[in-house]
Amino acid sequence: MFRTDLASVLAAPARATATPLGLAAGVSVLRIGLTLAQPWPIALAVDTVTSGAAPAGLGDADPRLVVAGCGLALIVVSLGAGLLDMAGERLAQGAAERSGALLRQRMFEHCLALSLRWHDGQPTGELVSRLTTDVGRVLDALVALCSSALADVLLLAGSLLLLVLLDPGLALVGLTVVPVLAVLSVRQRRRVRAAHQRARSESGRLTATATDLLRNVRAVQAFGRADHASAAFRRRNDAVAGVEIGAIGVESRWIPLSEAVLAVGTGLVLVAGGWQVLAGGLSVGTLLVATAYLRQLYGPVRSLTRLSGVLAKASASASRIAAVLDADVAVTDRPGAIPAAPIRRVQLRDVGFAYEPGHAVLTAFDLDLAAGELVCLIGPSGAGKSTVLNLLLRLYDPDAGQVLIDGHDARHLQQRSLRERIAFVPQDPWLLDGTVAQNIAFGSRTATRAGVIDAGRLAHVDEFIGRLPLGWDTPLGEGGVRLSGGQRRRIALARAAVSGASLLLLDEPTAALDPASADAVLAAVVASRRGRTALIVTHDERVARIADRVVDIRDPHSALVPTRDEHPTLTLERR
Ligand SMILES: Nc1ncnc2c1ncn2[C@@H]1O[C@H](COP(=O)(O)OP(=O)(O)OP(=O)(O)O)[C@@H](O)[C@H]1O
Repeated sequence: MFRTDLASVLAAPARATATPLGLAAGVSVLRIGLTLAQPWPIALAVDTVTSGAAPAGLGDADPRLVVAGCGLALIVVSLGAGLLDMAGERLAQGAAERSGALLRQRMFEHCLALSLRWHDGQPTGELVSRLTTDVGRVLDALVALCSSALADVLLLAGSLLLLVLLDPGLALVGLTVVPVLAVLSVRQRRRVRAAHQRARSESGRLTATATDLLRNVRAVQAFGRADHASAAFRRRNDAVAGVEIGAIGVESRWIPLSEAVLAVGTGLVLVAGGWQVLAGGLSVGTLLVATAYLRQLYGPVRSLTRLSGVLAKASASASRIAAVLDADVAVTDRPGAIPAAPIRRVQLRDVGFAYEPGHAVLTAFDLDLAAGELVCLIGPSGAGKSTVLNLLLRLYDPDAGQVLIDGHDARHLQQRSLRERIAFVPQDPWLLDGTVAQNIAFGSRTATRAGVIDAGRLAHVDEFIGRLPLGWDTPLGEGGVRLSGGQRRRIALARAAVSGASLLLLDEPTAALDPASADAVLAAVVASRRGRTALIVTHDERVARIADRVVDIRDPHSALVPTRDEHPTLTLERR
């Protein structure tokens, strides 16, 4: 299951970077050739020195020259192996980074497409942790697989072959410990994977807590609850440290255990080989080469068991990534969905909706907006007014009934085109960490600088723009922290004004504004409406006064018409 996750998570990015990954693997193969040749100059030199003459194949060459040649060959072979090692590592790391970028991009785009129902149950920090740390762990596995796994397997096979050719008896003695190591390694991998799954979950919770507390640092400071926040963070932090230390313990136990098993193998070969040398059946040089190959054999065995630990960690992370990528709750276009035309009439027919099963927010709800009509939706707090806007934006689909846009079920319209036809001003204006102009331009893909400034004037942004240090180009900070609530709202209104959308949805446009600013904003709403169909959610009587019709969410069939007399108090009459 977990190995499947790792393979499926890595498949697409690895395919996209197949060329450099393949090159890295090729370079590793060349390196292995040189590594396997490394013991021979030593053996030749030792046999030349101990016999006092050049080996048979070299005739009566000067033994000193033979030893010098062996030294030079050792330098060249080692240097070549080192350079190839470096090249292979760079190729593999570079390809892994590119694969990681692709994987992060894919995950991020998938997150953007997932329905708000899914996001509602997903702490942002947890997602960020999956996008960063978990992707990093998977990349470690990719690097390890490309730069060392193939090389290790080849080195293992090459050393084994040469060892068998050199002395089958010694090879057999040395290999007796390998099955023991294999059994221990499988058990170890299971433990590492379980320990790292616990560690990653705990770490994701820590990131979620930190994100939540830092995002709300104003509330923490304003209520003097730094100690509470610090304690909440400490609990998570201590939990992460605890499980990470546990995971390190699980991993570290492996080192002495595997070394002890390998030492038994080397000791056995030394004893068996030493006895053969003493009996005159083996040269010292051959024993040296045999022990060198045995070390080379154990090197990849060690590194492959380490790789199995890296893969175990990566598969714990891959299952967390796969949980995001496999989430199939995106609000997607249906097959045959058509583009939305400019919106005129909007209806909610018999709509039922609940964010959580069993807690209905809307039941058999009807609403009808005629073309060009401005309707105000009123009702008590928590009655579901903003939810109606969410359904019109198709941020959620209704559980029952239909949202009809000019007679078409919204589910049969292409999502992107539908949202481009709607200008939405939310209760919390959702400003991005950009300039004033960039935030207004966010309302339209085709906004020009002049269009942005016109929209800003319409929404009375120009009244305070002169006080900002860089005017329209003043950066607003994350969430628009450098502006007042009323200023943020006016920028959000300008965003709606710059949009060419044909349906205007406004959620509490005058909340947090003083009466004069509220009147200015209402004038902006009326001006920016330009015959567009509009739905405004409000508790504010002044807003209701600019409406053609007022609908109480508790009794949507009762059409209330605001009186437009000179009285300061709004009265609503049944039509
Ligand atoms: N994402 C969500 N997940 C679960 N419940 C939600 C979610 N959003 C809103 N609700 C619940 O749905 C109900 C309706 O919320 P909604 O925001 O539509 O009310 P509202 O009429 O706009 O309220 P207000 O006037 O206070 O803005 C509330 O009980 C609220 O707690």
